[in-house]
Amino acid sequence: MTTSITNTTKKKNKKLLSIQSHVVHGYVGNKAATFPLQYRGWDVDCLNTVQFSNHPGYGSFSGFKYPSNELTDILQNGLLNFLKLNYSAILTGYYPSPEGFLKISEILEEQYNNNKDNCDMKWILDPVLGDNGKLYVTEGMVEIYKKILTKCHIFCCTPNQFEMELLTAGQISTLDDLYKSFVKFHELYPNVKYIVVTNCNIQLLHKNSHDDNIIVACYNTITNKMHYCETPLIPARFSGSGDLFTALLTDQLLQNNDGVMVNSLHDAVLKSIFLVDQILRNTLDLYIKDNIGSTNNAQPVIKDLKLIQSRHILDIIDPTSPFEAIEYDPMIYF
Ligand SMILES: Nc1ncnc2c1ncn2[C@@H]1O[C@H](COP(=O)(O)OP(=O)(O)O)[C@@H](O)[C@H]1O
Ligand SMILES: Cc1ncc(COP(=O)(O)O)c(C=O)c1O
Repeated sequence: MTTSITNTTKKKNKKLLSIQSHVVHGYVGNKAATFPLQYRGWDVDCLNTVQFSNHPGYGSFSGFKYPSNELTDILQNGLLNFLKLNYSAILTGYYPSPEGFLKISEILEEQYNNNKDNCDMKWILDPVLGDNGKLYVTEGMVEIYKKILTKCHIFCCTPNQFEMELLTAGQISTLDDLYKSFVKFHELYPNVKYIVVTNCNIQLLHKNSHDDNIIVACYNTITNKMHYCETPLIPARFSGSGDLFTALLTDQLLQNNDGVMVNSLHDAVLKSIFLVDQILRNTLDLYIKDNIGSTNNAQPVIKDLKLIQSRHILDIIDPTSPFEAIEYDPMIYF
């Protein structure tokens, strides 16, 4: 009897705080993360950093940024001091003000240090800075992310190729560059446990790789190993795919919240890639049906993910990914 009570109390709720943007219409930031996580059994608390009518990718939007002092007040006084919430996971994404995000990071790090013994709070940090060589935040944000990654205990960091290049001050053109960027990242930010580069456009010269493939790679700082995976490029551009990927990766890494990881890092990455791939394909199919006769664009820009219409995909709890993770051997490829 005592054992069963102990086991029950030990098993933590899947309770997550997601600090990201909010759009009234569409699915990016918190709107891309919340439904998939809730659907997969997570209790999700959202702290919205901005409220926009729609994703800026539309070309125009209305809305506002929440004042930083209000956001830190909600986190520190409301959620942590008053409600005394013990989150098992924290997800952070788009944040509009560098100073505000620094303050948020200090609160989260303090929470981590105060509860080290009985709290297994895992921080998944998506360093939203830009894409394809273009920053979409102020330049000061790059330095703030570097500071935060140096000081804070991060469970998993998910930059895209451009963000990885900014954070490690180097260019990534080959698989070896990618490996070296992980090694450098680990040297610069030793408190980050796992790193996943979500979308890399590099040529794999060592085999008959398809030009149009996306490379996703991960680095486990416990084993010092990099794995990479090729996924076929779907002929469309999507908004919110990165936010969806990070949310599903969080779920795959922390599904079982007894502090034990169910999947290895590369398995969690493979399963997340598979789910995202299926949701993006479903979104594209529905977009084509909706726009039949009115579009002949070979690579449409799809502004809103069809997340609700993809819930049958979110039902797949333990997917068998058709993709393969290859362990990179720095002695073979150079
Ligand atoms: N056009 C696409 N074809 C196939 N997969 C895609 C495509 N766009 C995004 N993805 C998937 O979404 C994930 C996140 O990619 P992306 O949205 O580019 O990330 P980020 O927002 O971090 O730049 C990728 O790892 C990939 O699995
Ligand atoms: C408000 C907001 N949220 C989220 C994102 C991230 O979107 P994506 O996943 O398409 O890169 C952006 C990027 O432009 C943004 O401006």
